[in-house]
Formats: sequence, structure tokens, C-alpha cells
Amino acid sequence: MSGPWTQWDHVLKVDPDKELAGDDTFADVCTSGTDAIEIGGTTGMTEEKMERVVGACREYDVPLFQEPSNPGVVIEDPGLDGYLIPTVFNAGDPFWITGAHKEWARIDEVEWDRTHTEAYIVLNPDASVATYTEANCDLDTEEVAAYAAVAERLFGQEIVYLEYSGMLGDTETVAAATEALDDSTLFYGGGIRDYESAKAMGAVADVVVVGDLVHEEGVEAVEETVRGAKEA
Ligand SMILES: CC(C)=CCC/C(C)=C/CC/C(C)=C/CC/C(C)=C/COP(=O)(O)OP(=O)(O)O
Ligand SMILES: O=P(O)(O)OC[C@@H](O)CO
Ligand SMILES: [Mg+2]
Repeated sequence: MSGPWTQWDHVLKVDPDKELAGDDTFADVCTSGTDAIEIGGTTGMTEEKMERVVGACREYDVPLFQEPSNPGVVIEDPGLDGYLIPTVFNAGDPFWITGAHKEWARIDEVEWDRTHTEAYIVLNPDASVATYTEANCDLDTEEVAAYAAVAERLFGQEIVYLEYSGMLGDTETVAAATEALDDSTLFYGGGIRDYESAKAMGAVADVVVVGDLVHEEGVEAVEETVRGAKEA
């Protein structure tokens, strides 16, 4: 279970449905110092929008992973380093646990060698990913840690992803999930806006994921979060 993410501290998630901020370019995004770029979002995804971001980033050294939110937007592009495929462990609708995956294997020739697993635990009930998947976000720290252990031990998930998209999460919960894991890598995402929040979450998670900040504030703000995650 070892992938390049075991060496990462910081991931930038670029949403193909959102614009870059100010005068930022994809060159700025790719040279921000982040360890990898994940391309994905919940709503408004199309193959064309995915292609646009991969096309703009492929000439840079930063690893590029697609994170599809449904089977219809997976693109085949040699510029990609691989696919990170979510499974939402606390989804209310089993489509987001195995149904979408079954459909994907049915309609596509999946490149299994380049496909990796991400066990999502969605914790902000107001995020679109929570409504989309009908997630049960009413979980205490022990339950989140138990989901993390199950994801690693019973389901062999390479990455466990605590998804607080849009809000800053609880550091004790994140720490408990990290402690529940031996081999899997704990990603934390949600509400990281500056050096301090990146450092605080970087201290309890293996990898911090920064999303909306790049679209709302821009690459300079993201660079502060890279510094925070690296110094944690
Ligand atoms: C099997 C395949 C190929 C796909 C299915 C994959 C699954 C289960 C997707 C479920 C939804 C999910 C976990 C999407 C990942 C991307 C994500 C969480 C983006 C951030 O979401 P928000 O911040 O809530 O959304 P917006 O920023 O788009 O509003
Ligand atoms: O947009 P933010 O709140 O930074 O969240 C990052 C990421 O976890 C979203 O999938
Ligand atoms: Mg978002």
C-alpha cells in the first residue's frame, strides 16, 4: 500500500468548474510548491472541463491526479499520474459506496494499475458533497476513528480522507483518525485559509488538502498553506 502520497504534506484541489483568482495562471498553480494537484469537484463536472485543467497543468512537474465525482467524467490522458477514486463510507445512498464504481467498471476500460482508493468520511453536513451523497455527518470522534480503521483493515483503502469541505474540522477527531491507521495515509480537507490553519491540521493529519482558497484568494494564499503544512 505505498504510493507517492506517503511522501506528501500538501495537496491542492483544483475544481474545474471554478475560475482561478485574479491574474493567476495554471503555471502559478503548478509552481505553488504543493506536492500534488487533485482535479475534481462535486457539481458541474464535465469531461471538457477536466481536460482543460489537465491540459494546462501537464507540462509542469507536479503530480496530477484526477478525482472524479461520477463515472461519466473520468478522462484518459497521459498527462495524469493516476486516479484517486472516492468511496463515501458514511454515504446514505449506497450508489456512492459501490454503485457508481460498478457502473464505472461496466462502461469504461478501467486502468486498474493507475487507480487508487480514497475512503471518504464526510463531516460537514452543509457541503454539497454531503447532500449529494446523503452522508450521515452526525459522528463522534470514536466513530470517525472506527470508520478509518475499517477502511484500512477491512477494505484496504490506500487513503482515508476526512472531508470537512468548506469548514475547518476538529483537530482531536483528525488526530484520532490518524492514530487509528497503520499503513493508510490520512488526508484532511476543509476550511484551510492560511499558514496557521494549515500548520494546525498538518500536525494531526498526514496530508492537508486545500481547495476553494485557490479559487477565492489565489496562489499566494495557497503558498502560505504549503509553508504551514511543511512546517507542521
Ligand atoms: C466510481 C467513480 C469513478 C466515481 C464515484 C466517486 C464518488 C463515490 C463520488 C462521491 C462524491 C465525492 C466524494 C466527490 C469528490 C470530490 C469532492 C468531495 C469535491 C468537493 O466537494 P464540495 O466542496 O462539497 O463541492 P463543490 O466545491 O463542487 O461545491
Ligand atoms: O475547499 P476546502 O474547504 O479547502 O476543502 C478542500 C477539500 O477537502 C474539498 O474537497
Ligand atoms: Mg468545495
